[in-house]
Amino acid sequence: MRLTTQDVGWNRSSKPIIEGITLDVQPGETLGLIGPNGSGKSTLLRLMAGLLRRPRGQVFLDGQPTETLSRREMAQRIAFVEQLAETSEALTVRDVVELGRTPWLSALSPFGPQDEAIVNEVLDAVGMAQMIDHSWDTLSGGERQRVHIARALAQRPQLLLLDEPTNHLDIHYQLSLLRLVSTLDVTVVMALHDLNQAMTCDRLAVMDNGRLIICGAPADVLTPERLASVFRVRATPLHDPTDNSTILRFHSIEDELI
Ligand SMILES: Nc1ncnc2c1ncn2[C@@H]1O[C@H](COP(=O)(O)OP(=O)(O)OP(=O)(O)O)[C@@H](O)[C@H]1O
Repeated sequence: MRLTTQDVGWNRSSKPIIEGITLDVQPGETLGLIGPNGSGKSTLLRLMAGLLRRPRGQVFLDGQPTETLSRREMAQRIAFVEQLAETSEALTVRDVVELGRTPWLSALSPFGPQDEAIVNEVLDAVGMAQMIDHSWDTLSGGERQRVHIARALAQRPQLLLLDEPTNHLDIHYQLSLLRLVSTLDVTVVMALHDLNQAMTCDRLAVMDNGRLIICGAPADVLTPERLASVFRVRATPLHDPTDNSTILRFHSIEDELI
């Protein structure tokens, strides 16, 4: 699914929080949204998901303005895993993931074996199949995050929006989530703070102070000048011969001034 935003903006008490965001995300592309704290990444994701009313601009899914889609039609297309997503504590892991099937159910099409198979498959994909009957309030932060991701995958979306999806995950599950996302045949937009993880995205969009600064290939975006001006760090590129990749080791600019 192609996602397009055209001059999207959002204010709070007449103060612009994000402004003039125009982006074109191609079908199947993984776009990383990066930027300092408070730069507007979560706000932009919430606008894309239709959770905030837009005072300015438009969002299109495959060329169709999102305001012409019902909530159910939006939920059949877009799944969103928010930062600090909350869920009622009286639910089990299975209940939470089954909620992901809601947009596809109706009186004529109740929860059935195909939905059950999807729920089992996504729980397996995030390594939570063994905990299906555990109560939500007994789960660790990382387990909750994996269940939220499973719930989003159970929606069978064409566009997956993830706000810092590796938060709370141990290193094994961080890598496994990023690998899972890269194998999905869906369009993905995800906010990330780890710039080395962000480098695995097809393209990166950099937010700073509510504005989109640049969108392009990771190597073109993460230049030494931009790392200094937007992220206030310097980076040393290091070569990993195991897969011929480059990783960045970061240094605080303040340290260098001492
Ligand atoms: N409902 C709101 N009311 C007032 N200010 C808000 C609201 N939502 C967001 N903001 C402000 O808008 C700015 C952007 O917030 P946002 O959460 O989008 O940033 P972010 O890039 O996702 O940050 P982080 O990396 O810290 O998660 C912040 O300064 C935040 O305080």
